[in-house]
Amino acid sequence: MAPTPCELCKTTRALVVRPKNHQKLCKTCFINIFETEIHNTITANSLFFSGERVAIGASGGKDSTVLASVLKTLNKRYHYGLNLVLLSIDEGIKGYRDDSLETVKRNAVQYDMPLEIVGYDELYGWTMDQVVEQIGKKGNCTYCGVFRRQALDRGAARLGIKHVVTGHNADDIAETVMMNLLRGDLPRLARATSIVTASAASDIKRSKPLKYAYEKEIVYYALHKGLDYFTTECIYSPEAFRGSARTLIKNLEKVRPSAILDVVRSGEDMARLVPEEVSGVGKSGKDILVVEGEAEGAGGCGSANGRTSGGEMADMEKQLLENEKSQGNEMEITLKGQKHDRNCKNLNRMPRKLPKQQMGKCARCGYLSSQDICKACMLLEGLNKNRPKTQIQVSVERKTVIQR
Ligand SMILES: Nc1ncnc2c1ncn2[C@@H]1O[C@H](COP(=O)(O)OP(=O)(O)OP(=O)(O)O)[C@@H](O)[C@H]1O
Repeated sequence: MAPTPCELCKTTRALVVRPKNHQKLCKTCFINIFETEIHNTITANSLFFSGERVAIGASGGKDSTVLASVLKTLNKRYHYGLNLVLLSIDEGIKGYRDDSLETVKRNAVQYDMPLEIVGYDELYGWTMDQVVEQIGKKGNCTYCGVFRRQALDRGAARLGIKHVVTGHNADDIAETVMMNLLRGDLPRLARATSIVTASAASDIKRSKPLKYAYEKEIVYYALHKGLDYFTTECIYSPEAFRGSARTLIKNLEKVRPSAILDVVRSGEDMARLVPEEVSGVGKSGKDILVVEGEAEGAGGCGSANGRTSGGEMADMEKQLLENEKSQGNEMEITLKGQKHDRNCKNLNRMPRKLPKQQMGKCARCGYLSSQDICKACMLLEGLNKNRPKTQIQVSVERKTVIQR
């Protein structure tokens, strides 16, 4: 059978079938169209300004590695005038983050970008390995998510940078839309769909340039460009609910390739129906206020754990079994004034209003916070209570480190 020609250039042999629309493309046209779409997202949402210093949240995984590579290419091609820096958070997970950080160090050389690494142990006096040793796996993603959000802010502040970009992709957003729809949490759904997020607790904004990029296309891009990235998944168990939402989205994608983008777009449409004072999302739908301590727009730790690859029922059954096993690890963050019954049904029938947030300082660590005590300090309080007395000293020293 004659090779299929690329649907765009019509000359070279097609090597990639685009997951989102089944278009058959050659390698060069695929790379080109992928980059152009990210460029269109950046310009349509005016994500950057010339001369801006931007920190790329770099975990060494495929998403942030592709983000760094594409931003470097586009910055040069379209003269964005950005000053790009890699910012990595070392959560202190042996056999996972220590290895992925080696990849980021190589990326820093490959992309010729400065790299800043900020560790949980230095900021909080705890590594995630120690947290899990203390509390077990239940709720560990919540600790990690709250700590990481603040750590990225602190790392950026240390660099004098006011904009952090992350590698959250369309699949991540679709999962979060689905999770919040199933939870009946429209305000959080609205916040999760926004491409730019800002928090009253910080003057550092976040954005997601890969918001409309399919995870599979990100993997194809990384493979065809020969990018150096880390594939091992976090060793701590996934959140069961996110895993189930992920399985659902992947299965929908199999029967309807556009499902991922459709869910993202539906999420954006639903966000527009939620009053501003309830969602925190501004009129443009771009700028949003993140409730302090609320997990990143795309949700929780968002680790790749729980992802499925194949389309078979066996895969799904295996996934469901894993989700069932990890149910004990689930921990819901309930905001002040929100009531749930034992079956996790929200008892507040009326949409709650976001409490007005005012920037202040955490009385304990001195870092920017909209609460008297920041969320990270509240979590640390619980951890430190049960820590042997000789080690509590670290939390006192933390105040000195943070105020430096
Ligand atoms: N340890 C970290 N240091 C810096 N940024 C991080 C870190 N962990 C996550 N991020 C940022 O948050 C994004 C989403 O993280 P998530 O945990 O969902 O990983 P992921 O979807 O597997 O992404 P990746 O493939 O980049 O690891 C990442 O793409 C990255 O930009």
